[in-house]
Amino acid sequence: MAEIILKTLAHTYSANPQSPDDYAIRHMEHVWHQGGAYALLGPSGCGKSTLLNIISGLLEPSEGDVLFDGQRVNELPPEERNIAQVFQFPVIYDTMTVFDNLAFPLRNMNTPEHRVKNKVLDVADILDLTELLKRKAKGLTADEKQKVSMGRGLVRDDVSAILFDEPLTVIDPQLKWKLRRKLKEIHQRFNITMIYVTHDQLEASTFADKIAVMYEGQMVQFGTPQELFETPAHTFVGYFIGSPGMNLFAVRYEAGEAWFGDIALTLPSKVTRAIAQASSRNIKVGIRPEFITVHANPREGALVARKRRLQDLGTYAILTFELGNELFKARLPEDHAAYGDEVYLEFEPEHIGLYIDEYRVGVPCE
Ligand SMILES: Nc1ncnc2c1ncn2[C@@H]1O[C@H](COP(=O)(O)OP(=O)(O)OP(=O)(O)O)[C@@H](O)[C@H]1O
Repeated sequence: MAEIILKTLAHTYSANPQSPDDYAIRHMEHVWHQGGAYALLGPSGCGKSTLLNIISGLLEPSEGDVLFDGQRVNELPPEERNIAQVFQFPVIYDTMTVFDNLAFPLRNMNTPEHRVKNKVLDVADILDLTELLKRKAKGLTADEKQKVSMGRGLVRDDVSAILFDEPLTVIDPQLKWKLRRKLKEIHQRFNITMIYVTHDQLEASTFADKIAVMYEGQMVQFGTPQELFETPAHTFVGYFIGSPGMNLFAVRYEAGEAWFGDIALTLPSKVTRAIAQASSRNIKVGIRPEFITVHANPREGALVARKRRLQDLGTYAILTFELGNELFKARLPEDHAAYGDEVYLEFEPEHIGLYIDEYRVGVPCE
């Protein structure tokens, strides 16, 4: 069993760090609960692999602590942590058979051979590898090799967490969904904490119950896929999750209104009030493309924008519009109206988010 706690964690690869930019992991506090299916999602270079390597013990953090079930493990090597790690590229022994590859971690621990056999057969069955047990690993396809790699993590009874570092990168697209489903099955069957690193939001939301979004070495939100979509806690989450991402308008308060450039935005009065009271000048209003209603004809209170592009995508359409020399998007139903050069926009008030210094702030009710 393992509850993994990260306490005031930070990591730098620099011998002489001068600024937050020198840190691959900037201050992080987090709890991975026992038995959870988690994804660690973020763009290239945000620190995902660094964090995973700190958890598995391949890296010792520069600052802070890693606790497994309350015990500090900072200096414990990977083999003493009861954690398995599956990498982008399968780590297996090509000259051994599939059976011997799967048996390897158990034989390493001097497990009696009858138990090795039972466990290997069991895991091979789960991963659909039974037919391949006598084959040399060398001749396997990439997805078969990756399954063997996963199986080596699963055979050990003492493994309490499996860390996956973009494990489907080398897998053909049509096989990816199969392996993802397999992982879900494995998670349901064994009570194992799984942390799955990816930069693909679809992969994250199909695998995980909860997703940790990383950005510039920080965990900017930890929540269900629905929470990340409906209430992004940081502008980056708004932009990164969803297709297309959230529209963000840099605004300021003047003469009783919220202005985006020289355009007065029609916002709920509580949002305008919160903008007026903000102490920072970095204020943004966010609205997802799904929550903008687009009219073909003028109507009171609607924003006037220029239509730039309309893409029909089968069951929905994406309208790109221009407002204050910037481009934004709205998602339209299949049976949308025909539009002229100008469109008239309304934002669904309950889906408007307010971001100060890039973080979402709650807007007090009226
Ligand atoms: N061994 C290293 N030495 C120096 N800097 C490193 C090292 N490994 C990673 N970094 C830097 O640390 C930061 C985080 O890298 P990391 O590999 O953890 O990100 P990532 O989110 O896993 O990216 P990717 O998805 O591309 O693997 C990056 O700026 C990277 O250049």
